[in-house]
Amino acid sequence: MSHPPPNAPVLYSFPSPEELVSPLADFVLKAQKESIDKKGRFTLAISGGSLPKQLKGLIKLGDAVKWSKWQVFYADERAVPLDHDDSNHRLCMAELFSHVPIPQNNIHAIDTSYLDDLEELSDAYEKELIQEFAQKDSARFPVFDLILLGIGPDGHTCSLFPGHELLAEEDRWVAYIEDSPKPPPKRITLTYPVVNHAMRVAFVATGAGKIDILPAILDEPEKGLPASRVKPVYPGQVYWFVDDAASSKVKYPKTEPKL
Ligand SMILES: O=C1O[C@H](COP(=O)(O)O)[C@@H](O)[C@H](O)[C@H]1O
Repeated sequence: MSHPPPNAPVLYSFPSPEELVSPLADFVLKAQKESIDKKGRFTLAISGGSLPKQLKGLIKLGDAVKWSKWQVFYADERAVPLDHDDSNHRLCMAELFSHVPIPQNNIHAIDTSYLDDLEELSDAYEKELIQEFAQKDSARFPVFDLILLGIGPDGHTCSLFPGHELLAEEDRWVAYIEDSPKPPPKRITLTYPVVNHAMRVAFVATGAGKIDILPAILDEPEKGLPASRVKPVYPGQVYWFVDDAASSKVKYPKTEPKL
């Protein structure tokens, strides 16, 4: 008989998106505390899309959040100016970071002087990661304390899309895509070697728009959808924060949230 791996995904489902906000903030806070207690800093990568607004619970936590210890990177970013409507940075600033006392230098946005050359853009972002991680840790790949991800209705996560050659990237920390099936077409993204070395990855997915893709990801991982391939090396752990509208067709066992 085969046993689930010790770090099998943990699935939390909440009655509504609003009821997920506070437990998600508490989860981030716990990850922050463990990381700062151990290493004096908290490294986080964050997605765009519907995720940033689910992080508003952090705004209410006041002094408990040690913003000066956070180092924030983007799990993926669109190759657009930072004030563009499609920018994940703009969205995260609007929904979260402009409301809290985080030092601007701790938020690592893309270098928009390279927008016309995606190879340069992704190389520059990889160097930004190297500066944060390689000098402090000695691992081959950066070990984020937490990566917060969304999923698309096609099962993509970061800017890793079904069937795309980037799914096979084994070496680079940051890669680029010029043919994203979801607009805008030009983006950069963290790669699996980075995502799969994180200490914790938390997916956040809400709403009926995710109802058919969640069972495909969680119940049929053999399909190899991009989100199913997120499997951090032990002791890294994947968590899912979803609402009942998104998870109603999922057979994968739900865990009672005791965060
Ligand atoms: O294009 C993107 O899509 C995904 C999912 O977005 P959502 O709006 O369906 O939550 C997002 O996680 C990613 O960062 C973004 O670039």
